[in-house]
Amino acid sequence: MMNYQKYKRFETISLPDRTWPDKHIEKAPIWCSVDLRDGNQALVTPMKIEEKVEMFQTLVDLGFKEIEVGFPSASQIEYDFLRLLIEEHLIPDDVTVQVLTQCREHLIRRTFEALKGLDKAIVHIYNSTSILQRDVVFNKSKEEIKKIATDGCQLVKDLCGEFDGKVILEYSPESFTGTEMDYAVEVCDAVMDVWGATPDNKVIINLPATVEMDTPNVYADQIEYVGRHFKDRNRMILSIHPHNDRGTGVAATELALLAGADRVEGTLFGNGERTGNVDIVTVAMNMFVQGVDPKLDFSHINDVKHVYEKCTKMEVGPRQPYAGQLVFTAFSGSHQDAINKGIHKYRERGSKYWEVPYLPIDPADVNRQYEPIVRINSQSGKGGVAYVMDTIFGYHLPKAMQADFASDVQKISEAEGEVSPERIFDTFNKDYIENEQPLKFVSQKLIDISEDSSNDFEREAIIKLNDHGNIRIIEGYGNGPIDAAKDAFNRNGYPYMHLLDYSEHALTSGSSSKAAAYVCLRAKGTSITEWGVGVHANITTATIKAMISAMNRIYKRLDDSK
Ligand SMILES: CC(=O)SCCNC(=O)CCNC(=O)[C@H](O)C(C)(C)COP(=O)(O)OP(=O)(O)OC[C@H]1O[C@@H](n2cnc3c(N)ncnc32)[C@H](O)[C@@H]1OP(=O)(O)O
Ligand SMILES: CC(C)C(=O)C(=O)O
Repeated sequence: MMNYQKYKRFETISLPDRTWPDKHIEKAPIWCSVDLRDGNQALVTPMKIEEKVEMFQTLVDLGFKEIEVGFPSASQIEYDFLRLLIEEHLIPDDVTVQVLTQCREHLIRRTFEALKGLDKAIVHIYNSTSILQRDVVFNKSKEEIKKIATDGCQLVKDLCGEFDGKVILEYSPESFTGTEMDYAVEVCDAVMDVWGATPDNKVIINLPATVEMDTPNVYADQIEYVGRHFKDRNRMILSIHPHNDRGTGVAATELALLAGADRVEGTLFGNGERTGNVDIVTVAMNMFVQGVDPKLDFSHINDVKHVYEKCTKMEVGPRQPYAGQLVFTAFSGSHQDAINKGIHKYRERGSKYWEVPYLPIDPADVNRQYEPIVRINSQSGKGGVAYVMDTIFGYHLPKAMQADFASDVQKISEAEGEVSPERIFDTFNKDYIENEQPLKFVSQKLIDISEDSSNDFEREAIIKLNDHGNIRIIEGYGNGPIDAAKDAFNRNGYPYMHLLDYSEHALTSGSSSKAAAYVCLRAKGTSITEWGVGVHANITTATIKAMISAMNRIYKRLDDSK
């Protein structure tokens, strides 16, 4: 039994008239990437300058307009990186960089030194306000903690006089979720008063779930509650900064947006301290799949993943929403069947809206259309195998044949695990197209005899084949090519057959001038049925080859049953 009594819940506020549950996310928030600060500070090996530059440029390309580039007073590399961005003019006009500092005089002064030459910046100051940190870290009263914040704010204000650019103040009551809400409001209001915040000179008030402490609805209640209690909600931008300790950072962010947050700080793929910051890719893409413009461009998600993995040395997990290697892959049979049908219907109907079972997003929207959506293992069924044959190789297997072929593939997957598309195609070739024993097609001639009054048929088929090593030429008559070919086999001692099914189509993938024919034969007097496939530029040849393929399979069945 685990000792759960060791833990207790943080006291929650009462907000029975909460409004957020009835709302929807209707527009993108202001996004602020903290990859280069919160993300970076949590890495085993923090990024080198070149990596920071690459990450910065990627964030700009994705559309971030606010980017926390670091903690310039913390180390030389952080300082130098900001200087490089400024001196090399790497910051686009429509992007504002943000820098973090504790509310300590020498750190704030050093931060301003690093900012020289910038025309605008967000200066982000923080101090922890939580009950726990006031007690164990600072050992200070509420008034003293508030004073750290207001002194920090006053110093930033004073230093603005020596700075040529525009400063936007951001203040975070760090560990907000562990703070009494009324006290958090009091401290933030005090900071805004010192700054002289007005609707035209707003302060960014950032309310971090520094440690995620409760269910997402509790964070939403906290955000709605403080949003109602600030002295003047119009003189601030309400920002959130969720972490993911309970694994619900994305949900908490979404609910906090419903509760009135204007701005979200987070990172790509949720990098950050411990379990990470909120994953902005997921939050943004969740908006996208509900028809809301996220104002960030993840249309080349694999490229973003590549830069992320290279710069952070972290890996994006295979199940990571939208970006994971396996998220556009279905192994199980019923999923594959439904995806296969759904994609066909979507294309056939030319639907405006993407509605495909098990695929909440069209993989093409994140440039992942070339990956196999359907992968085959022993849990897969005929739908998946048919999908692979169709979408990758262009063979539209008749429905009645799909189970037949899928059972061959399943034998392989049961013995060997996942079966690659190439292996499936090889098996198909071996089983149906290249099975040329004991009969092998050599050539055929189809003669139009419709004008010949001495018989009742319209076509004569002359088929040359290699039969157990001997060349034979056989003839048959019928009213069409298939009839005539069938007759040639039946009247020359081959397993007298019923043709149960037939279909053909042009092969569009790879060999554009060829056709594929599929036949299902039953050997007369038995219950043995077999499918055969023939491929050739001439459709009659393809059909005769398909008959021979099916007969070879019948011979094999007869041999096996002896
Ligand atoms: C939740 C977050 O992610 S917040 C961001 C955290 N990020 C980082 O800390 C990364 C960069 N930090 C650093 O490199 C270092 O901490 C520095 C350079 C900023 C400061 O270094 P140091 O002064 O040597 O150490 P340290 O950070 O441990 O300082 C602790 C002191 O600062 C005080 N302090 C901590 N945070 C704050 C704050 N936000 N405002 C004011 N004082 C603070 C502590 O109470 C403590 O005071 P004490 O010495 O009187 O006990
Ligand atoms: C500085 C603050 C915003 C922070 O990183 C946190 O609380 O997680």
